[in-house]
Amino acid sequence: MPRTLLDKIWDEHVVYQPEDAPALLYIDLHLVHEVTSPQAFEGLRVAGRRVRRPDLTVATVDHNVPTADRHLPIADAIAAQQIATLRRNCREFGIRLFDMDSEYQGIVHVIGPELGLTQPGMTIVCGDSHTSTHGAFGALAFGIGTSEVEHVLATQCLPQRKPRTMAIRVNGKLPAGVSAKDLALGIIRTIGTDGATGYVIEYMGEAVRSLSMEGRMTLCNMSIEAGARAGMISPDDTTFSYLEGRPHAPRGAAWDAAIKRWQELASDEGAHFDRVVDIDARTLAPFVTWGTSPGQVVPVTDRVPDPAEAATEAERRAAERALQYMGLEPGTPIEEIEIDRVFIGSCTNARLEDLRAAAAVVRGYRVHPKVRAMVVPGSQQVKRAAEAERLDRIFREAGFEWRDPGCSMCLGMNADILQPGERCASTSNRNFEGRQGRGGRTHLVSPMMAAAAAIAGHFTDVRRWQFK
Ligand SMILES: CC(C)[C@H](C(=O)O)[C@@H](O)C(=O)O
Ligand code: SF4
Repeated sequence: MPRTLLDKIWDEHVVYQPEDAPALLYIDLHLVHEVTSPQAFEGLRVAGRRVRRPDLTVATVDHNVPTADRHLPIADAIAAQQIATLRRNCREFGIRLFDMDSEYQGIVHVIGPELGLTQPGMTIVCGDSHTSTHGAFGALAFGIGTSEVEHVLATQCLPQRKPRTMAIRVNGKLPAGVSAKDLALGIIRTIGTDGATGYVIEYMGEAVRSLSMEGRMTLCNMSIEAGARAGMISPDDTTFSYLEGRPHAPRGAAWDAAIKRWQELASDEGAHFDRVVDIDARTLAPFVTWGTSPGQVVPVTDRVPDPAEAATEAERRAAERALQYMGLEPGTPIEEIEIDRVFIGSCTNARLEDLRAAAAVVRGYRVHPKVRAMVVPGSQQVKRAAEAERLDRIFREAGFEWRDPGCSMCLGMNADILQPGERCASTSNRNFEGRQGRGGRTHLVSPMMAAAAAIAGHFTDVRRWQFK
């Protein structure tokens, strides 16, 4: 019987399938960060257990690390404690840690792929919802809770029910100025923030095949904002050439054998999906969220919608509340919305290609005098590579702050936060109330759109941008 990518990975990883109960899955890679691991390690300690496979477990500090003045002690007491605790736990349990001073430190979902730890066919978990990012490589990658983190640390296995499968087929090519981020937002706009609840999405079609690995990661990253358990893309030559030569990728004969194995992973012709959604890439535009959920989103050329026109009563109320929080009036053209801050960063959009795209827009311009803008590279490696291309110069000369890697203003667990009422064009993935600081107002956009907004001082359609 033809099988999907998910079927193939699943079948290879079931250790035990009891009747009428979740399967026990083997986990190939367990990524760990400072926020969701302390209680898990504490649980092991209390029970007198060891980590079953320290060699398959990798940790980094990302969520609450400072992105400037790293030589100074961390001012925030909780952040300082979580980081110190992770250090102690990694030492005690023999786990590799990419600490603040490591040349490989970065956001967990950025460093896994760039180190070649993330590979096709793997099961990958992390106590973090955006673990779906790694599915871009044709892995089954999903977020788990802290008690599950403990379970995986102790056993390298996890009980799981097999999710349903949804194929999202993106036909045609993305128009110029429309990025993987816009595709992700466009999909959420179409299916809703709970449209994929209970499903693993497999993205396919011409537009997806044409995406770089960076773009595929952006797309899979945001699967979770559509409610999905995971997002994945069958591996192909783009995947293989990204991985070749990475520090943890197989080498020599092992590489050739891996490619053979990985080539078998793609969903078979005629494999069954529980739901199929078709998207026409040619209809997509640069998107801007206007509300407090990623699904409250319109093309940059549209206006803030009128809640009175919402399809359901619940949507109307949600829209009214969102507009009140966001300080917006129905009918306002999106391009007339002025911003105070710009954040280019996060596991959605802080890889080299994202910074290149933003820098191409910024080159030769100055950040609007009313705007404070920052770039936070996803990892030390991204930062170094960007500096080697002198992208930092372009940003700095324009008036952007050039920071050290971490989650930063994506969720405001460190000092990088919005003040109440401040409005931010952000390349991150969540625009929930207070996400970037209490009372802060987040508009999700692509790196190009964030860069253009920084210069203009308001949202502007990057398709009309005068590149210098
Ligand atoms: C802190 C962590 C649990 C959280 C997540 O799981 O997603 C964070 O990464 C986020 O993006 O909100
Ligand atoms: S960058 Fe944002 S979304 Fe990604 S892991 Fe960090 S906090 Fe979560």
